[in-house]
Amino acid sequence: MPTAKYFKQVPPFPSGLPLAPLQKLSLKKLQDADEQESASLFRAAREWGFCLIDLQSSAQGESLLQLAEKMFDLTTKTFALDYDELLRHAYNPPHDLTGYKRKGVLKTDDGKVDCMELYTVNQDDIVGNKPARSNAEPIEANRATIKQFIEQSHGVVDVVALQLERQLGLQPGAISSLSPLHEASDTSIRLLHAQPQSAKHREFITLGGHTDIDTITLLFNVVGGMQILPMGEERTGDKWLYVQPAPGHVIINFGDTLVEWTGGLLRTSLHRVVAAPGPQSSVIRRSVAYLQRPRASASMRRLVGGRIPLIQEAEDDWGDVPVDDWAASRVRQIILGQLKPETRGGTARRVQV
Ligand SMILES: O=C(O)CCC(=O)C(=O)O
Ligand SMILES: [Fe+2]
Repeated sequence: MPTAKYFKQVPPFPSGLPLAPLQKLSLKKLQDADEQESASLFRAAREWGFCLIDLQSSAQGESLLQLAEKMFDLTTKTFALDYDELLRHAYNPPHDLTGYKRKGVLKTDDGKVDCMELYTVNQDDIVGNKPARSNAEPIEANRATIKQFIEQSHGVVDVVALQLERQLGLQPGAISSLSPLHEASDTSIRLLHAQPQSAKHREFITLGGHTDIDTITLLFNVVGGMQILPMGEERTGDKWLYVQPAPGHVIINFGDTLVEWTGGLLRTSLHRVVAAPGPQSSVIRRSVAYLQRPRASASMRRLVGGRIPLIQEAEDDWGDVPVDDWAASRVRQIILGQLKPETRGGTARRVQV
């Protein structure tokens, strides 16, 4: 999340809401390979598939925080463009999610449609792995900043991955080497934007329940509204728990790909965005995400080694299916309603809250 400066510009997150009891870990301690912090990260990845990481008191973290603020400013500028101009950069699902997604095109669990605008920028485009695309003007004008944001985000994901590798008993780099910065992948930056909610829209789901398809997501938000569904609960019920944004922290979210690679040791959790709570619903809600995907040539095959369970004969394995084919078929199945994303992998909470 950006620093306190951005939090002071919006009404406070209200008290008394049901909160997800997510761990707050320290980037500095993870960089120092602190034994306890590393074990806590692994527990969070297994029990919730989510945690918060304090980026302060680490030079790398502070640098990412400053860049995240610039990305919030970029979000403001991008969604201030004329609607027609945004539509000129419309995305083209399921194969190409780059560009602008208008609100109202995704079904939500309450039988309505989403009200979140997205603008997706491709890592390959910005770092030069592929020929440059033509993006909306504010994106083009800020290529250098976006590149720095990507580099710092990639670095922080590597710190997290190294501790996961250690806890899983894998060689250092077993996970991170599958997502190198300078090889083609579907890694992206997503800018998200939701209008203030009028009183009659307060019950609306802004972005429906989903799991992230990627390996690891870094998510920055200031205004609340994101919720996680605890394991075993019904998505249509009222058991969703809010994630309270914290200044100086980033939300980490483990995605479907890591669950496949680890044979279900790690967890991917259903999450969604609803109208911002209480007085926060009167302001625009912005978020910024870095969604890391493996290099295009990687496969969905389960990793071998350490604590990762061996594939049993009766079990399905993705074998050599390339990550992008797997992801595209998953997106297609979700759009057609043949597949409902669900919380998968990991373990039940040890402590009831
Ligand atoms: O805006 C948010 O807080 C969550 C966004 C999200 O889950 C996503 O972009 O995948
Ligand atoms: Fe998500």
